[in-house]
Amino acid sequence: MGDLTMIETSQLTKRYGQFTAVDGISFKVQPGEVLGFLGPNGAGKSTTMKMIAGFLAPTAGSAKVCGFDVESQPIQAKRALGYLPEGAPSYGEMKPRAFLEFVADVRGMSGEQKKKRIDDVIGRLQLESVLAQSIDTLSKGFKRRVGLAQAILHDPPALILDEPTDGLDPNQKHEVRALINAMAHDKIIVISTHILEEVHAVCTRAVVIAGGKLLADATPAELEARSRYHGAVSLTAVNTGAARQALARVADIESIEIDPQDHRITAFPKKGRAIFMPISDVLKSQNIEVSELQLESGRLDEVFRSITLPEAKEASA
Ligand SMILES: Nc1ncnc2c1ncn2[C@@H]1O[C@H](COP(=O)(O)OP(=O)(O)OP(=O)(O)O)[C@@H](O)[C@H]1O
Repeated sequence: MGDLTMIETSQLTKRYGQFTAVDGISFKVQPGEVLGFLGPNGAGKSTTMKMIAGFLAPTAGSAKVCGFDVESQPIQAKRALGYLPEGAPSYGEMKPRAFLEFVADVRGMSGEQKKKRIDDVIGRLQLESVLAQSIDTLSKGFKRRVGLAQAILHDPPALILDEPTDGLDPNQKHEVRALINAMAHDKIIVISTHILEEVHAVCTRAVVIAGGKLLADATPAELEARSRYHGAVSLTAVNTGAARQALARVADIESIEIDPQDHRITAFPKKGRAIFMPISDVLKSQNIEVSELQLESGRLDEVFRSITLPEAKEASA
């Protein structure tokens, strides 16, 4: 039967004719975890999410939500799950409250409980100001919020959110991320995103997929540690030439790069060496004035590229 508290996929596969959109993906997500689904356009993120949500039948493999197989126990699996599909909610001619009432009816809610839940999600997603408008006429951000409201309406233990912050402005992105973080402690959450900063902001773990295959499953910190920038030191000096000369005294520096645009210097350590303190000491002793000095944890965008573009692989090796 599987674990009652997890989302679990096992060799989940979707083929369209000869084309394999999702190729044997297996992972587990537990309560308290926010799993970020990362991948370039067409990687198979939405297809995987639709299969977990029971909207698309797998060609092979299986998915379970809280112990319920999405194909053989679809009603129980759907009850345990909230799903935010890509794009805008259907039923665009409805106003938000009527839409949420409809979703509540489908979910089998009634009476006081139904009213309470609808009022709760309207408050949480701050939909009060748009209740008089039909969904079609709402801004992209408000459409997304209506979609999120329907996903969390029945307070499910598991949530699948397909690009939850897509189309939102920076303030709305911040609000939705705060909402996800607030729900994260007792729910199982899977989100897909192209936005790497989102991984930092909300995800405890990230799965990278490309070409339908799972290429990495790690914490954001573990992914960053794969970056060639992990442990590098970046600085901006008033006199770049003088700083460069001073850095030549640090034996554990392997190489130095200077950004042609902003003259920011990045020093890379020899394998296994720590260079922040030696650099800081030498800058001080040589009286080099710096406006910024930073130990790099690693750059997710570079790791993402090296994982998803085969020709960039050597950069992460
Ligand atoms: N019904 C279909 N028939 C044929 N191919 C499909 C079908 N649906 C999706 N695909 C293909 O499957 C692949 C995976 O699509 P999917 O939408 O899952 O990617 P994604 O990672 O969500 O991309 P995006 O970030 O652009 O949303 C794409 O190449 C897509 O064109």
